[in-house]
Amino acid sequence: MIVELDCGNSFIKWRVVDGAKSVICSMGIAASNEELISALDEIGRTISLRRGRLVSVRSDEETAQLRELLAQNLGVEVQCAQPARALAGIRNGYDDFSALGLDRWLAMVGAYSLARKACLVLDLGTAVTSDFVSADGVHQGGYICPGLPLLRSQLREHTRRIRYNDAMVKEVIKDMGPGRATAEAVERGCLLMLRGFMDAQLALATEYLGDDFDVFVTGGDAALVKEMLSGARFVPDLIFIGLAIACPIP
Ligand SMILES: Nc1ncnc2c1ncn2[C@@H]1O[C@H](COP(=O)(O)OP(=O)(O)O)[C@@H](O)[C@H]1O
Ligand SMILES: CC(C)(COP(=O)(O)O)[C@@H](O)C(=O)NCCC(=O)O
Ligand SMILES: [K+]
Repeated sequence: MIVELDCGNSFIKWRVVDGAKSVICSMGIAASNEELISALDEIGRTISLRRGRLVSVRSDEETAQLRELLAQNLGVEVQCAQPARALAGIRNGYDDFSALGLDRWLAMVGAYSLARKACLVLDLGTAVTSDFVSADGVHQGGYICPGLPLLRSQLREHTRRIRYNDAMVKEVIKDMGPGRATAEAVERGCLLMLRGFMDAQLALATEYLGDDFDVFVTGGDAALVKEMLSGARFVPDLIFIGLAIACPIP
């Protein structure tokens, strides 16, 4: 079995897959290294875990520490995705290819492998990113803006009276009318910003990619824009698809 890890800035998304059959045996989201090790340790009691692949946007030190923990506690050797100028028919569009977030790169690799045509790739996590890939696989670049967790935390951090219970978040965005309480005003306001950003990306995609492109959406907050992006492909495991291409395990 292969352990797959996508280490974002807030959460580690993990899966255990049967490499030969491409079947997902188990999956989850961990808020810390300890939580991850404990979840995998539980699985390791019944299933043999030996190898793995990992993509991280965390510091090199944090990533090395996690690798070490996996090797010491579970005996799992993980291979880390590395920056590349080109992979699987896609060309990295950054002037310095190593500066492009590896999660963005692998999401693009995953999207282009599925579409084989121009794509707009949107990832809604701690940050929100968009990336534009032309029909011939050339990355045109992209945009980065704060995601919902950052938008709301910035408001709380820099104001005195924006305070509310996190448990209310899901409930208050069922309606998007003008807020009549702080939680409603903030959560709906931030979500509208995010949706406005999505609209802008669609317009830019038409400008840079022409009329025929696929839209891929991934990340923990993807569901929040599902209604407005009717033709888009919602692929929660897009980064894992790219990761398997970047780190093949024989
Ligand atoms: N089961 C879940 N556990 C944690 N966060 C989740 C879950 N489902 C959705 N989310 C949302 O996902 C967002 C984080 O997205 P994610 O793609 O994991 O970020 P990152 O890759 O930056 O760590 C949070 O804003 C959170 O509200
Ligand atoms: C933009 C990101 C912070 C997104 O991270 P995430 O929201 O997935 O945690 C990450 O891709 C990153 O650190 N990128 C490096 C900067 C760049 O891509 O230009
Ligand atoms: K992201």
